[in-house]
Amino acid sequence: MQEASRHPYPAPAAPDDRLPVTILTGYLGAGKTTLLNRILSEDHGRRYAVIVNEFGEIGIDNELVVDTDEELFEMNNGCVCCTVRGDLIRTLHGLLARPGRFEAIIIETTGLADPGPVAQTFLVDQSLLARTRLDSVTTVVDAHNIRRQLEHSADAAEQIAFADQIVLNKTELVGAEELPRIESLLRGLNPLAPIHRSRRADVALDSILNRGGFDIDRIGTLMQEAPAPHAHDHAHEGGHSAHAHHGHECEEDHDGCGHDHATACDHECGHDHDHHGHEHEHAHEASHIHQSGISSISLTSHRPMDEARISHWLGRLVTEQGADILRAKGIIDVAGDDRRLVFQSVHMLLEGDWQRPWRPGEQRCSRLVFIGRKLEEKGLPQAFEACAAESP
Ligand SMILES: Nc1nc2c(ncn2[C@@H]2O[C@H](COP(=O)(O)OP(=O)(O)OP(=O)(O)O)[C@@H](O)[C@H]2O)c(=O)[nH]1
Repeated sequence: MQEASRHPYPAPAAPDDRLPVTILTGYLGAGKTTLLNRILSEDHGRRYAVIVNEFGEIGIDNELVVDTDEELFEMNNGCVCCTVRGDLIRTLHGLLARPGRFEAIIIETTGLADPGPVAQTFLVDQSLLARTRLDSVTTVVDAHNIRRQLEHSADAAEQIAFADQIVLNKTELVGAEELPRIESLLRGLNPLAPIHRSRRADVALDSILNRGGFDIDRIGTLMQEAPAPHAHDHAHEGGHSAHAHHGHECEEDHDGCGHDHATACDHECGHDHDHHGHEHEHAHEASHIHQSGISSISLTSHRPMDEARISHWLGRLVTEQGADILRAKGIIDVAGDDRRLVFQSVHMLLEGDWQRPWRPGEQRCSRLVFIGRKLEEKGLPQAFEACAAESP
């Protein structure tokens, strides 16, 4: 990707033996410490260094952690969305000065922290990039309180928006019929992150640790594992245009291209109604979320893309709109190339890579997911469609 390479995350030489880093986030009282204790007490044979809350406050081994003040820096490009944590960088260097004491790092952020600057720290600091790799942002959600939290806090929504994994905790406190509605609400903010239901954070640890949420080599697989957007009633268009799906997901298994099953779906929508015209009807649910301003949009196109156009568009989009676009991921079908082009971004940091060829019989299509603010205003479906290669 030409344009994308203006902001690449430097790729390490394989094999990747850098220390995996998990960022544990979630609103006040969601169950982060409960999950952390589970990770630390389970017999998985891995030693973790832990950085908790105000960085340096507590650690598995306190001596490994230096005391610091809260401190945010803008990155060199001067963009206010691209902040990194000076305190975290120093704390990590303190840890890394003692190699061999641990094999992985967990950072538990405060319940009110925006995980963006924490994640970006690992993507831009060259010395950290050489020794650590961001594995995932895991967000713990309090099933009982999340609606209220989303109504009142942009932080709660950002924590979900940034997640690679969502642990939906305290599930015993809400009725069985309410859980799918909450999941639907969460998918409106983040259609890609798998949701793991839990009680006292009793989630299978191998489903959240070492999943490679920021590993470009695994983005394609992770996107296909994620529930794809539902096609609603667009299939009659023959899959020749980019379909936009705002914050509404289908839980059926299919090929990830979200185009060939326009039948009414039977998932929970958060309120009683029939299942025609979902995008309109979901506005009720969305209006709560929109107080935080965050939503997601999924685009699918069955027209092969022109490489130069799509690279240019994505590069420009994150450069100019990166403050609003918290995260984006995509698999692109490029005209005249047998390989899948995969990309991901965090704010303005964009990485793209060619990956395995499309498999025989695999449906070629391009699928992009954007999570952020004011997405509706950005003309994303039209701009995406304009990147299609000319018809042969
Ligand atoms: N009922 C119920 N309570 C839970 C569950 N998980 C955790 N708790 C309780 O919820 C409270 C908050 O849990 P913590 O793990 O401290 O949450 P936290 O996210 O670390 O909280 P802060 O650090 O304050 O943001 C504690 O009293 C836990 O015992 C659960 O699944 N169900």
